[in-house]
This record gives sequence, structure tokens and C-alpha cells, in this order.
Amino acid sequence: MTATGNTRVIGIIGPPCSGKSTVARQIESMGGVWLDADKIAKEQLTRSDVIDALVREFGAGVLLDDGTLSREKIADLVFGSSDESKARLKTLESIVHPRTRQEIRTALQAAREHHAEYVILDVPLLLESGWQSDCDEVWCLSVPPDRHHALLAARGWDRDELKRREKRQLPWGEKRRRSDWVIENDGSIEELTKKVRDRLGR
Ligand SMILES: CC(C)(COP(=O)(O)OP(=O)(O)OC[C@H]1O[C@@H](n2cnc3c(N)ncnc32)[C@H](O)[C@@H]1O)[C@@H](O)C(=O)NCCC(=O)NCCS
Ligand SMILES: Nc1ncnc2c1ncn2[C@@H]1O[C@H](COP(=O)(O)OP(=O)(O)OP(=O)(O)O)[C@@H](O)[C@H]1O
Repeated sequence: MTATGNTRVIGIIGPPCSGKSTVARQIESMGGVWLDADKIAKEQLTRSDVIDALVREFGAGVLLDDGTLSREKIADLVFGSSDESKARLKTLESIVHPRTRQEIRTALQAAREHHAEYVILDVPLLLESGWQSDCDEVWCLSVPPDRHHALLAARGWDRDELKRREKRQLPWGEKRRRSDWVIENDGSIEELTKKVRDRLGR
């Protein structure tokens, strides 16, 4: 019996491109419900009330020609090192986080009511946003730097892109210390998914 009845809630954190989705898909294949905060947050940015609020706050320059939001332009506005950037990130979070939190809460409750064996809380800002208390355990992905930069490059990200976002998060040393299990993603994908199965005794 876990802290949350039959359902075992596993929080997953890790840098972009560190293997979180790969781990989440593995648990999903074993009867898990995957709650992907980045995906839910992305969906919020397609809502007209959110688009209107962000244009009011940041100006019409955040819009693409088709009237949708440019994620790249918003990223440039919020992930800079200036005080203005920090304030803009807080404004963005004040608009997106409450809606994202509500969607995750609703889905988490539904998964419990349906007695899902696992819920994967795939929330990059899990510790920063206070989700740890909802988890039976927190897993933190760790990737060797060279491999990580290769995986990021495949997505078109360089070290600077990673660094400017990490500056707005808790240091990785603290995140690893606060996690119940640090998963070294230093082998093949098969080795990563085997580590997960072994951990869950499957
Ligand atoms: C600024 C936005 C539009 C940039 O979109 P983009 O497609 O480039 O990035 P994406 O959303 O895929 O996020 C990728 C990674 O960036 C980092 N990141 C995203 N938001 C934040 C934030 N508020 N603080 C610190 N890091 C962040 C995380 O490591 C995340 O995994 C987007 O990140 C956003 O809306 N962020 C605010 C909502 C949020 O906090 N999302 C994180 C959910 S835990
Ligand atoms: N051990 C590995 N060997 C080879 N490729 C890997 C390995 N782990 C992850 N990858 C690949 O790296 C990419 C990123 O992995 P994944 O999507 O699981 O990371 P993530 O942390 O969920 O990324 P993000 O949250 O930023 O979307 C994927 O293409 C995945 O197939």
C-alpha cells in the first residue's frame, strides 16, 4: 500500500533531453498514467484567454503571423539574465502555472479513483513548484555531459540554451540530493528501461 492508496505516484525530474519521457513511456507501458507538465503547459499557450493575457503583458511581438504564440520569442523574453526577464518569467508563470496545476490535480485524482498502478508526474519544476509532497518517490535523471550535449544538439539546443533555463531552476546537486533515486542514463535506451523495470520489480 503506498501513501496514496493503491496508486504509486512517481515524480520524474531531469534536464531537457535527459530521458524523462523514455522512462515515463516505460512506466506507462506497465500500467502507468503519464502526466507531462511541459505538454500541459504547452496546451495552455493555445488558449485564447492565455494568448490575450500574454499579448497584454508582453505585446503583440510574441505572436506569429497566424496569430499563435511564438514559444521562441517568449523564451527570449523570459530566460534572459536581467531583472526584467526574471519579472517576465514570473508573469508568464502566474498565467500558466495555475491552469497547469489544476489540470494535473484533476488528472491525478482521476488516476487514483481508477486505481492506476502508477502515476508518473513528469514535472521539470516538480521541486520548485511543491509537487514533491504528492509523490511517493522522486526520480532524477542524470546524463554524462558529452552525451547530454549531443542529445540537446539533435534538438537544436546548445549549452547556452540549457544554461539560461537552468539559471531559473534549483541547482542539479540539490535536486539530486532531494530525490529518492538518481538514474544514471549513461548506457543504451534498453539499459535505461531495464533499470526502471528492476526498480519496480517488474
Ligand atoms: C517559455 C516557454 C514558452 C518556452 O517554450 P519551449 O518550447 O522553448 O520550452 P519547453 O516548454 O519545452 O520547456 C523545455 C524546458 O525548459 C525549462 N523551463 C520551462 N519553463 C521554465 C520555467 N518557468 N522555469 C525554469 N525552467 C523552465 C524546463 O527545463 C523545460 O523542461 C515555455 O517553456 C513556457 O511556457 N514556460 C512556462 C511554463 C512552465 O513553467 N513550464 C514548465 C512546466 S514544469
Ligand atoms: N540512453 C539513451 N541512448 C540513446 N538515446 C537516448 C537515451 N536516452 C534518451 N535518448 C534520446 O534522447 C532524446 C530525449 O530523450 P527524452 O525525450 O526521453 O528526454 P526528456 O528528458 O523527456 O526530454 P524533454 O523533457 O526535454 O522532452 C530522445 O530522442 C531519446 O530517444
